[in-house]
Amino acid sequence: MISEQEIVLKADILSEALPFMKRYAGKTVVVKYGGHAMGDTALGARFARDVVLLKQIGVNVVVVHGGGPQIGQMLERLKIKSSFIDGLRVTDKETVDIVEMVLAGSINKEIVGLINAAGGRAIGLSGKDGGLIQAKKLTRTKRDPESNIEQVLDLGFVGEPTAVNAEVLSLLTKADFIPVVAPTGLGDEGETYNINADTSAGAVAAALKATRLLMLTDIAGVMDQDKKVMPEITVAQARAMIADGTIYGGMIPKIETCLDAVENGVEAAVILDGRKAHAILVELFISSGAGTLISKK
Ligand SMILES: Nc1ncnc2c1ncn2[C@@H]1O[C@H](COP(=O)(O)OP(=O)(O)O)[C@@H](O)[C@H]1O
Ligand SMILES: CC(=O)N[C@@H](CCC(=O)OP(=O)(O)O)C(=O)O
Repeated sequence: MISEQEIVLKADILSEALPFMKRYAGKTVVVKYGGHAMGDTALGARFARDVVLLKQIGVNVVVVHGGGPQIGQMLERLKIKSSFIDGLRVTDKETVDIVEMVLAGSINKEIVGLINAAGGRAIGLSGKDGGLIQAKKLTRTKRDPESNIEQVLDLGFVGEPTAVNAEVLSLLTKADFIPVVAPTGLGDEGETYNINADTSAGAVAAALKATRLLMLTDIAGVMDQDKKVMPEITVAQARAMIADGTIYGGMIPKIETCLDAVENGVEAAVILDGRKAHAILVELFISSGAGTLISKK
């Protein structure tokens, strides 16, 4: 039996959340569901319920997922060695086949299954379906500190988005489906590109001019020098924190994606811990929010 105290608490939360629910109804929210945020099936089921609730409130929700750790496990099982340059997986032909199998196959279908089991209408797509994410080979260069000569680094089938076919997503959202996108891209010759999931989510959010890009990861938000989570950071602060090393590693491309997204028509991006209970709902519907908000200021 639910106690009177709990009813009062729930009513308080609901009355706080209602204005926010009205604000986001009819708006687009892109959720990047990172491999580290996925956890076990119970966590996945809770994520799925939150996504379905968003849709029921009238939010046009689009999920773009990752799966880096899961790709790593599969490559290990198959005894295929993998390495990273600047946080990007060097992807030869053999590896890109596994990447596509894991991302567009098992992970995509697991998320679609969980959302549908929670009462939603999810449709799984990879960036190749409907030409959703068109891509080209990513070129990276690095200056050799000794010779000062710029070297071209070959990352194989790692791609960068050149265009996003937003119409595919708009059609599905209008028909009340929840698109679930695997971050693989389609090259000019029909080849598959492995695209970082943050980058893909940013490109999708920008193409849809989303109100929010929520980056679900395994850390509470962006931390300052004293390891305190910052509720908000400006574009200038983020650039300074990258320059002085407070933001490093995998957080750099994540922040860069958020900065690009807000420069390209996304109202704000948020980095938050996707393993926390109802992280998405708390961020959108409770005034204190969750994680770190990045907006164009
Ligand atoms: N200033 C910072 N605040 C928070 N995390 C940071 C910061 N700088 C670097 N990081 C690192 O970035 C990681 C998140 O990036 P990453 O592991 O690539 O996420 P994901 O796999 O979810 O895309 C954190 O776990 C943390 O180790
Ligand atoms: C080029 C590149 O590195 N692609 C990533 C794609 C998956 C991803 O980004 O997943 P997370 O968000 O879970 O890290 C990879 O192969 O791991």
